[in-house]
Amino acid sequence: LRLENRRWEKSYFEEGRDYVLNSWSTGQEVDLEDAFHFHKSLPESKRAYCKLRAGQEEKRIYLQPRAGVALLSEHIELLSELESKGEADFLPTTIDSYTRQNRYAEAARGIEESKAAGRSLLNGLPAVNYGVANCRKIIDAVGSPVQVRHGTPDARLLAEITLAAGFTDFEGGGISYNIPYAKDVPLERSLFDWQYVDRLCGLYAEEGIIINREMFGPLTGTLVPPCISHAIGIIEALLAAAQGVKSIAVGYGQGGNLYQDTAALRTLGRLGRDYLDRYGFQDVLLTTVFHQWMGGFPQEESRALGVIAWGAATAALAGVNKVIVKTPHEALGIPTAEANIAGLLCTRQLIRMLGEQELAKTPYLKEEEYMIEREVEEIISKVFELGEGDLAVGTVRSFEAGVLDISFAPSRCTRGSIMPVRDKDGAIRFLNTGNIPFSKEIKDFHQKKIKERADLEKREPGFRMVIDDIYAISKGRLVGKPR
Ligand SMILES: CC[C@H]1O[C@@H](n2cnc3c(N)ncnc32)[C@H](O)[C@@H]1O
Repeated sequence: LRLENRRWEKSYFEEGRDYVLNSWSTGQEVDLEDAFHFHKSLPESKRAYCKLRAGQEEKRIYLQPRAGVALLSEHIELLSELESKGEADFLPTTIDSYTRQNRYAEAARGIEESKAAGRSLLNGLPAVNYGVANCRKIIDAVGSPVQVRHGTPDARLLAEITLAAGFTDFEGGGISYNIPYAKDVPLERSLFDWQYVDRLCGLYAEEGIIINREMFGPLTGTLVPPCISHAIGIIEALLAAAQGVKSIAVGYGQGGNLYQDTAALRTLGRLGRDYLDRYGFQDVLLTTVFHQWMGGFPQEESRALGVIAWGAATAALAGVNKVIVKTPHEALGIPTAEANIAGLLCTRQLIRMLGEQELAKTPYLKEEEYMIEREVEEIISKVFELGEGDLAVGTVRSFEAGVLDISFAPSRCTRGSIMPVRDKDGAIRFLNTGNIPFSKEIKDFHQKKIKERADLEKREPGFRMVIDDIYAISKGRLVGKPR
């Protein structure tokens, strides 16, 4: 396996394709010429790229839920309701966990058991088992673009089948769908397999069919410093653009402090655009995505709607292209259609009511934006340096060295040397910067912010604070103050 950040020759892509299409029987249905033909028959209203581009020009904030159930007919009914009653602008198809681990035989059993039980026993749609023709029924049944959302380190077959079926948007990346989702998948492997996915999108783009690729910004969804999420999203964007992807969305998971989240969203758009342009990808559309709170949720639905409303308000005041909406069943499990619709309508209400307002550029906000931009620059330049100019190689070496690092991740690829904690305002800071070679200015900034909290709480900064922060939200707070 030779990992290199260079666009694959079509012949090189073809070499690995038979293996992928033969890894499950439904792979035989994939026919690119037929797929191109089907995509060209889709109206612009069903193409994610077209809708995203228009929304960016009109400064619209789109809403998208997560949703996926085992049986195809129920899944289609669910998406139709989310579109009609939930007013969703983009529709998802969340893929089940077996499929995410390429365990299609167990997914098949899940379908049978769900049929026997008369309800979904999988946490998403097993799209690989259904295959191209069946998945096309989803696209034909709804009026909005449909995006594949999952958590698959090796998504090659899933991409082949769902793209051929007419999905126009595909989430994930070689880092963001490995580190938070797998324990033992080598980074070289997942980066390589996602180059395949991106090169496939490049083949569609060469036909004038632009597939949007969304990078999974939230990562572990627990106290992720904005610079980490941004650096990884930008790296995945650059690797995707290198394979011919022409439409990219970079994401960020809500941290909870309004100023830091606003700074994160505004710098994400600027940095993403700046890096794509710097490396010659001026023709790639870049949009931003905000994920409502990804941490622990309160059980009671009314409190949960409060958390959802907070995420909606943040998105409205900060400005973003798309919001991934949570549901009041977040703490309970897979949401009902009604709960999913409630999350969407609650969010829509806030977005509409705050439509004329935005957060003023206060000195606090400016400082947050400055810090995030400096941190991202310092991290990414080091990644290129370690890769001797090759971003893919640099990414692997950076995780080995701890220059890129993600806390609380299941993956053995991370050193887990950094440690995040909130400051007195709830902004996420570095208690420990591990092996990230930040400048003294950056390190001092974080120490100062954390000391303010320690003094206020009359306790030493430390792991106890981190634990308190992790449990805070489900106890109805943001900062895990002692008591
Ligand atoms: C990234 C994790 C998020 O995806 C959500 N999620 C996972 N599977 C489904 C699903 N099948 N339907 C709706 N939401 C889902 C989950 O609640 C969590 O908020």
